[in-house]
Amino acid sequence: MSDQVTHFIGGVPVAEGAMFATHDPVTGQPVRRVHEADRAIVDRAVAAARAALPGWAALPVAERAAWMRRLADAIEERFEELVAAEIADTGKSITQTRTLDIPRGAANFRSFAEIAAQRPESAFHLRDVLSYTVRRPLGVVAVIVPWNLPFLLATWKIGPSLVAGNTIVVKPSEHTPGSVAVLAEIAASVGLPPGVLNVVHGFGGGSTGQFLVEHPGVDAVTFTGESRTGSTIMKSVADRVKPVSFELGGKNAGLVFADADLDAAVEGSVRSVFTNGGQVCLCTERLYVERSVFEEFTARLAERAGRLKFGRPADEDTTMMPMISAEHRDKVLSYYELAKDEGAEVRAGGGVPRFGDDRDGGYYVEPTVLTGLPRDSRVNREEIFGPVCHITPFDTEAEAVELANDSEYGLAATVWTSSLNRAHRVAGSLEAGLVWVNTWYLRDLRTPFGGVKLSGIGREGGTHSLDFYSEPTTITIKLEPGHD
Ligand SMILES: NC(=O)c1ccc[n+]([C@@H]2O[C@H](COP(=O)([O-])OP(=O)(O)OC[C@H]3O[C@@H](n4cnc5c(N)ncnc54)[C@H](O)[C@@H]3O)[C@@H](O)[C@H]2O)c1
Ligand SMILES: O=C/C=C/C=C(\O)C(=O)O
Repeated sequence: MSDQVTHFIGGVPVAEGAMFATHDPVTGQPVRRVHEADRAIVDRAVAAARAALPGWAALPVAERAAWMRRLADAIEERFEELVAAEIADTGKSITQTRTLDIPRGAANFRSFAEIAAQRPESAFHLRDVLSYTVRRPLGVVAVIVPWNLPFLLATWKIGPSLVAGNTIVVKPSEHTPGSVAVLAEIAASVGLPPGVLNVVHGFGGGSTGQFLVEHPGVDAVTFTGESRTGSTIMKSVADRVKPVSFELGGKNAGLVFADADLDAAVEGSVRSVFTNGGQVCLCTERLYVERSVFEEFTARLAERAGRLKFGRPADEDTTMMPMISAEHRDKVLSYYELAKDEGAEVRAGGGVPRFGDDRDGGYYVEPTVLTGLPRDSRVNREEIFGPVCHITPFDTEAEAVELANDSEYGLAATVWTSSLNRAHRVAGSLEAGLVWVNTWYLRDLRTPFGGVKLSGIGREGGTHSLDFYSEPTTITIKLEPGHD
């Protein structure tokens, strides 16, 4: 793709609106020039989606599923181009981008094609009454997504919303427009009917995102991002009572019991704390470790944090990536300073790496392991969204569960134990939408995905997505025996 990013409306590129720049997180240098959609451009995108709605919604689901498979095939054909676009915007390592971000994009289309095409209809027959349900699409759906897993999270919502018969307007993050812009080109190249998938670029509040969610022609909003933004969007759609599906922030706990395989717990926690620079909503930021293994676990995690490799994205052994922006790096660093002010012991990291090359202009921070803070410290309560965790010792299982649940958030939790009883008991007691046992971020796309408390509203995944992206109408018929 070119370095200039345009909107995609009604099946064609639209190069209109003021321009803004994105920056390469590896060097801080400008990388793309992007058009910002004002109200008039958003209006055209919504109108294009509305015009395409009757035709798209009337297609048999098998035909929409076939379109999803064509998109997945085309993603695989342009795989390396998508990998390059994602890396240019985020500074992710090529190894992660090739194994997680882009393959999940294709899988998101394929799996929802399968699930939608195989979904049985439901009917209930009781003596002389027959009730059944028909599902209709919501209409025009606004898809608003963040910068941390740009392609994965956009396609996670685009696939099911389209296969359910909606037409959509997508707004990627202002930091990461590239891979969804390639998806728009792909949609045009496979001949997806114009207006079914539209993309507008721009910022959030006071800009494209807000114009889109408030637009009277938008029937529902699906959003992934910060809890505070979710709350703002909810207020702005309250008057029209639009359905919302929100995947929001987390302050996820990891529980390490003394009976765990400690090697697996350490390596698993390296993944769960530092993957994607800690910039995954599911990342662990609070670790609770049984006191008898606390010192060993902490020393080993700190040692592993110090060995993560700040390479270039193109180096296959790179394991640490930069923060998305200078602003976000400064936010993460402010928590490193706050931790020190609050009295933390810094067991690894705590600062900014120095390279002596152009990466010194990038947005890197050191992977950081902290101990010694009270549960009410801000570092233990607020989502940082960086490569950092705080580790607290515990003495009993009940205490560990109580500490883990002491959060305003409830997205994901991880439990490390070799006891089957304990695994089930603890997993069932955690206030989280997702609990992983002896693993982290192992996904089955059919399962419900989402959070409790400040971490979200609703669940997506499998039939849960299809339920959100459609409305049931229940039809009840009184059957008169013996009559025509
Ligand atoms: N639960 C999940 O599945 C999940 C997944 C990824 C990220 N997240 C969360 O996302 C956050 C990081 O992403 P971010 O910084 O891009 O989030 P963000 O909330 O700042 O922005 C997300 C998107 O919303 C848009 N936006 C912002 N204000 C808006 C408004 N008033 N109206 C409409 N749109 C608006 C932005 O432009 C962007 O496209 C973290 O809190 C993280 O935990 C959650
Ligand atoms: O940053 C948050 C990650 C969310 C992941 C998913 O939505 C997914 O794997 O489907």
